[in-house]
Amino acid sequence: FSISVPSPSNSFVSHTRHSSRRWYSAGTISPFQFINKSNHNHQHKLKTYLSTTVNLSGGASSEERVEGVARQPRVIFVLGGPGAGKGTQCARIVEHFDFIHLSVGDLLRLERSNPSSANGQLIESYLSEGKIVPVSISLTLVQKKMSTYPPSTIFLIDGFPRSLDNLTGWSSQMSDSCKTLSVLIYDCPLPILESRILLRGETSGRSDDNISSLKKRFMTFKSETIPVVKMLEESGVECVHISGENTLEEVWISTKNVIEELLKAELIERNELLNSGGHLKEIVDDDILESFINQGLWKSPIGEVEVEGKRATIKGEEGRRIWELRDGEWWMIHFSCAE
Ligand SMILES: Nc1ncnc2c1ncn2[C@@H]1O[C@H](COP(=O)(O)OP(=O)(O)O)[C@@H](O)[C@H]1O
Ligand SMILES: O=c1ccn([C@@H]2O[C@H](COP(=O)(O)OP(=O)(O)O)[C@@H](O)[C@H]2O)c(=O)[nH]1
Repeated sequence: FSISVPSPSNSFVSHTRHSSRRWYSAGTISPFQFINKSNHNHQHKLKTYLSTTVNLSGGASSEERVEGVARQPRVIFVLGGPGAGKGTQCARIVEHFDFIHLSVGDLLRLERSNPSSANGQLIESYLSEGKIVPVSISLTLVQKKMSTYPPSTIFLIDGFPRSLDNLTGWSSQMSDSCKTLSVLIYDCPLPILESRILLRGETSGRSDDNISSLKKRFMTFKSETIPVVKMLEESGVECVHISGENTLEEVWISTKNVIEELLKAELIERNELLNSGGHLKEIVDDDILESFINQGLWKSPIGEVEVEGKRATIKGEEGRRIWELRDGEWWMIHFSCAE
């Protein structure tokens, strides 16, 4: 099988290409400063311009590299044993970042409870036996759900791929049309998983949150999901292990840091495409922007990237760009020259 492997420039752990850059952790974004010393006469017009929004991926542009990246769904797979905290952390992620959470287990449970589904009984038998439902069923549900969102969405796909069948199914049907950003794996010792699931079972109403189904789910996790994680790692997909055994808040801090690094890599890629293609110039026919471009301000190397939720700032030696994540898409909303 083959898997869509992010290129080094997308890979947030691979620092080789960006080794000369300085990385900063998330911080508060200070108020915008629209001061351009070399362009005082343009200042008023510049301010007016800056209050508008530039959609970098829109416009009748011939720059397909930018367009292609912008319009492709991106996925982050989320794995871990039953009770590792996948669903809990995904819920936190979507509170802070503009992603869509798709729990494949939830999609299967919903399908099972649909009286008109031909697969309801089959799904129930797989769930209570702790086995993995054939990918033809689970992937159809995932595809159907994904198609209801804009093509540029970033999806958190929770609980998938958890078997070789899942992985080959995804790889053959989805890897050309989706970009895999990363795989998050929540590691947690079995005794902790067991106590969490039994506690969850008191209120979840799930037919598999009991000790007998749980033992089978653990077996499946060891024999099918862990080998899939190894395959993903060996194939070069960015896999990030996060310790899931700490408190919810501690796990969230690690998760947030990982997501922020991922988003930084996304932003750097956008800026690199922008710089290399002169894309902005094509989209916004504006003399001030043109003078910025002619001065080479857009080509300054990226010195700092700060991400805070849906907002991010990229600072170079000569300027700053403020980006916003909307519907999974980065929009550059402001720019300024360095003072
Ligand atoms: N870090 C944590 N510490 C303690 N309990 C947790 C933690 N993360 C999740 N839980 C609880 O453990 C149970 C399983 O978490 P959940 O996110 O549903 O796991 P998963 O989706 O991986 O099966 C839930 O009842 C949840 O509230
Ligand atoms: O891609 C998937 C995801 C889930 N499941 C089934 O759904 C169950 C519950 O998965 P979920 O991710 O909801 O919960 P977890 O067991 O990780 O807590 C699993 O044991 C499997 O039987 C499946 O077959 N394929």
